[in-house]
Amino acid sequence: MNTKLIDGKEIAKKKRSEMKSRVVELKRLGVQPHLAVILVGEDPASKTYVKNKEKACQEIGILSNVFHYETDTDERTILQKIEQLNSDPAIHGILVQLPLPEHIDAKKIIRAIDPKKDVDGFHPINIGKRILGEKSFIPCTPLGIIVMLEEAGVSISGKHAVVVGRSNIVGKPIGQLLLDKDATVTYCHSKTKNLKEYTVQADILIVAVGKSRLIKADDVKEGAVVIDVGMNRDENGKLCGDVDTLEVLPKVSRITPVPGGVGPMTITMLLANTIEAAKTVHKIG
Ligand SMILES: Nc1nc2c(c(=O)[nH]1)N[C@@H](CN(C=O)c1ccc(C(=O)N[C@@H](CCC(=O)O)C(=O)O)cc1)CN2
Ligand SMILES: [Mg+2]
Repeated sequence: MNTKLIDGKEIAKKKRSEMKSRVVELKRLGVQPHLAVILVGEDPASKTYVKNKEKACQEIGILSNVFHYETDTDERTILQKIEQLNSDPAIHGILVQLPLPEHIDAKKIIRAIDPKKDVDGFHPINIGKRILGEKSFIPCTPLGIIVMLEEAGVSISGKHAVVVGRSNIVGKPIGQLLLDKDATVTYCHSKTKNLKEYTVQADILIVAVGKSRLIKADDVKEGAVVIDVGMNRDENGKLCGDVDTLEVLPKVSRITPVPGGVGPMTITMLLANTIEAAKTVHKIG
């Protein structure tokens, strides 16, 4: 692999191996982390992610249960299941795979999850706590990006980080996390005029917009660190990111590939959050 590429698969492997040992220790203390996953519908990508989550849990010794509901299941049924999982002391983490079918209000569903079991970090209580700098669950993709930057030895303090994208799952939280690490953060989005004017200033450029190869060589600063969160299909059906990696590579100092960059870290951080949930409830430091 090109030395400029930040290998998400390798970092994920290392982190998962560390977590496996932590789970062994927890089991010795009589605690086995346990994740419940709710999947509604037949979206092929969601089914794959859920299967991969189950497999990842199994690999490191976390228990997992998947509750798979038909597409036309009503909201009440899902809310009742969440209530039941909230009150089950054996369950440490609950996640609802997104996106949900249109007739289900995702906001309502996420708010129903006990914030102490919200291992996706999507509940408003966890978002609020994070903004206040209090201990909280951090959404898995942004948390994975921070871990990748640390593992790649990228210093954040004092750097200009430019975040392209403002979703609640990636854009907003990653900007906040970088700010907490003393970066100067600029947010750009679909209404930003002359995007390039901002991206060329970035020491650390995070792109999470869902537009195939939007960022080209002339959009980045020489020596920048580029984190590509995009997962798109190009005109040939090939998986690609929001950054034109081949074009940008000679100019940047480090860059995450797609696939094999940020993606594998998302599920890895879900495992970390589930372990943390179990440790917190059992008061293990
Ligand atoms: N409840 C949640 N729903 C969704 C989340 C989430 O964190 N919580 N994130 C995404 C989907 N997702 C996990 O759920 C996810 C996406 C991508 C990957 C990944 O490993 N991608 C690979 C490529 C996979 C491929 O070949 O298609 C990569 O980038 O290398 C893992 C997890 C939305 N929903
Ligand atoms: Mg251009």
